[in-house]
Amino acid sequence: MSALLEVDGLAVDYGTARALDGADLRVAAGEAVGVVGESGSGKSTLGAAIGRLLPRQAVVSAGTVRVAGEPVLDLPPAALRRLRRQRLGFVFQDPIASLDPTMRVGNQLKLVLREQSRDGEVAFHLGRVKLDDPRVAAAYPHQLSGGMAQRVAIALAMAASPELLVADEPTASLDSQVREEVLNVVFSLAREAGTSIVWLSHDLPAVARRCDRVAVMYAGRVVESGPAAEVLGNPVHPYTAALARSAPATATPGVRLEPVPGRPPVLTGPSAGCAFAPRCPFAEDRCTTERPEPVRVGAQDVLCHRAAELEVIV
Ligand SMILES: Nc1ncnc2c1ncn2[C@@H]1O[C@H](COP(=O)(O)OP(=O)(O)OP(=O)(O)O)[C@@H](O)[C@H]1O
Repeated sequence: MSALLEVDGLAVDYGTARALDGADLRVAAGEAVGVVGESGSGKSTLGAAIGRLLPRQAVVSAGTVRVAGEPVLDLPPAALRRLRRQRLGFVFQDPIASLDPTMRVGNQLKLVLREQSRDGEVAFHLGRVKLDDPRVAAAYPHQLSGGMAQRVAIALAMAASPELLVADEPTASLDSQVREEVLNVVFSLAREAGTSIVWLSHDLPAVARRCDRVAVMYAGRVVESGPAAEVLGNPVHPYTAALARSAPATATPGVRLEPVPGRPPVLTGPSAGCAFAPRCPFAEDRCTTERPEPVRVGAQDVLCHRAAELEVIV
């Protein structure tokens, strides 16, 4: 059976800056996949590309995105609108910005719900995200707290029971207690509805607790992916190993990852070899000249020339 989401060899440039350099991602129906990586590794660009929501200046220079087999990047406008409406939901970091400031919450929900837009339906969908106070439906977004606004954004994204929810750091601006509540709401709603999740995050401990699988991004590529427990507990790629060491389950949730000495590269075109090579303690000559292709090691797909040896060393 083919995956619900298939991203293959996706390359995206913003002018001279290369944000994605051949990213691959697979998400099966009903699965929650955490996409983790440092700032600038390309997570938001990957998330936006899934719904063809890239900014105007972004150029897709290679690769494909398929949702339920449909080629997202090549669909005509009407088919793209239908795909987004029927299959996809999005939540972003800034909930207030993702809501219409001029419309009451209840009316925004009615727009999404269309035919079934009775007040009872609105209350039902707000109740599902634990917003039971009837005043919420009558409120404007700026009258809500950050946590309440994010729940409204989640209610809007989940109202049409999407097959895939793309969540780009939706809890990053929330304090830790509210963050846990919002995480509980998203993951339990998705489980009930059978919705797959792509969770883009800096927060490795939270991803480890919630997601079935993890994809680790570095310089615009997914350098390791597989079952969450394997990738984080038994990493193969040296970058994943450094991340897992720096953000064990005991780390403070929400702490930004600063895992390895040095800085990630700013790419201006395809990386000639492995982009991690300058920071990698295991790099050898070919790592700087040959692009690694995915190899299967245990349950993981890994982009590393030395993956087979490092399984033992790391
Ligand atoms: N609109 C844009 N214009 C120009 N460059 C951009 C734009 N958006 C992203 N970039 C660049 O593309 C690269 C990938 O950025 P992206 O936001 O996808 O990464 P990220 O992993 O989501 O980072 P963060 O966690 O900080 O949001 C970075 O080098 C970034 O500077």
